[in-house]
Amino acid sequence: MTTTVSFTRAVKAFGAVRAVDGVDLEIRRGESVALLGRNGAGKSTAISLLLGLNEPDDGEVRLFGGTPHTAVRAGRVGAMLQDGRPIPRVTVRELITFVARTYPSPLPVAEALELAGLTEVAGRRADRLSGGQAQRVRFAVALAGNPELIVLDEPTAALDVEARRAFWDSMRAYAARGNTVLFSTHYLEEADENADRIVVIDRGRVVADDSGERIKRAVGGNLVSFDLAGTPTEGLRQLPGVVSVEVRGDRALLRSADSDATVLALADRGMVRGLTVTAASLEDAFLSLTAQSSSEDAAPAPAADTTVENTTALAEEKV
Ligand SMILES: Nc1ncnc2c1ncn2[C@@H]1O[C@H](COP(=O)(O)OP(=O)(O)OP(=O)(O)O)[C@@H](O)[C@H]1O
Repeated sequence: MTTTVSFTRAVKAFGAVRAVDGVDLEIRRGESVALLGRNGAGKSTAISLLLGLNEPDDGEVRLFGGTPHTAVRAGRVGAMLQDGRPIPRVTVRELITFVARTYPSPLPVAEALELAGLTEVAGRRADRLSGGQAQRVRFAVALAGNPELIVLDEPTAALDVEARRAFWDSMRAYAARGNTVLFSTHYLEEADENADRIVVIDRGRVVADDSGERIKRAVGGNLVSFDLAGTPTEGLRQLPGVVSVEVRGDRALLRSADSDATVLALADRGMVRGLTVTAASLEDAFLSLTAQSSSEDAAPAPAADTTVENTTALAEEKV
């Protein structure tokens, strides 16, 4: 597959703050990638390097194998940034038509309006729309040039649940045409639902880069619990996949990175009474990952058998 975006040991510092601190990242054509991180993690700075709005102090950022400037000038990249410019006093259709004319091979205007879900309000004045509709106008502006890559910095901030859902429907329709999407978000569920891959960024560094499912699993993704019925708990920690063991009353709770293997091993021992397997949320995984990266800098690394719950509690204070 063709590489669309590549960061190679990219660094961007603002004074003492290393906003992007040695990022390696590759995004292939057709992928939808979420950049997930807390406030100040470095997401917007990474996006500004990608769009050529900032130059890296060290390392390299390439788009379609060339410089970001070349790709942006050729209309290969569409962007929707946080500080959306005010929308002028023209109709939605006029605005998109005007923007489309500035690109070498734009989308037909009707198609851009349709993709962004604006067909019904195309004749309305663009500065008299609801917040959700205005956000769609910004999306249509980003799409107008028919870009191969679209970059969205927290695109659904301030949208209500319905507007958010409608926005992601539009985004997925655009991605389904074989285009590449990179978006940043604080919303873990959004990342899980709308991206093929999640890149977790913390303090300017990539701390995880995988599918939502695998990220959950890697931090001890599933919780396996069962009734002990008086059986001793020795050896549970050594079962395949088990990351931590907790006993509450007569119930054992095992955090497992491979719940299938754990359940099979428990079945071998006849420990299956009242057995349940529940998925850890991506939120647990995210908090755990960002806590690990903070503790590497600030404090001794947690012991190998530190429970996800403990690590999570540690992180919650910082998020
Ligand atoms: N122009 C700037 N001058 C000084 N510091 C900056 C500048 N831009 C960003 N920073 C700092 O760099 C770090 C990363 O900021 P960035 O905006 O990239 O984070 P973010 O992940 O996008 O955060 P948010 O989710 O709050 O938008 C922060 O500590 C921020 O204060």
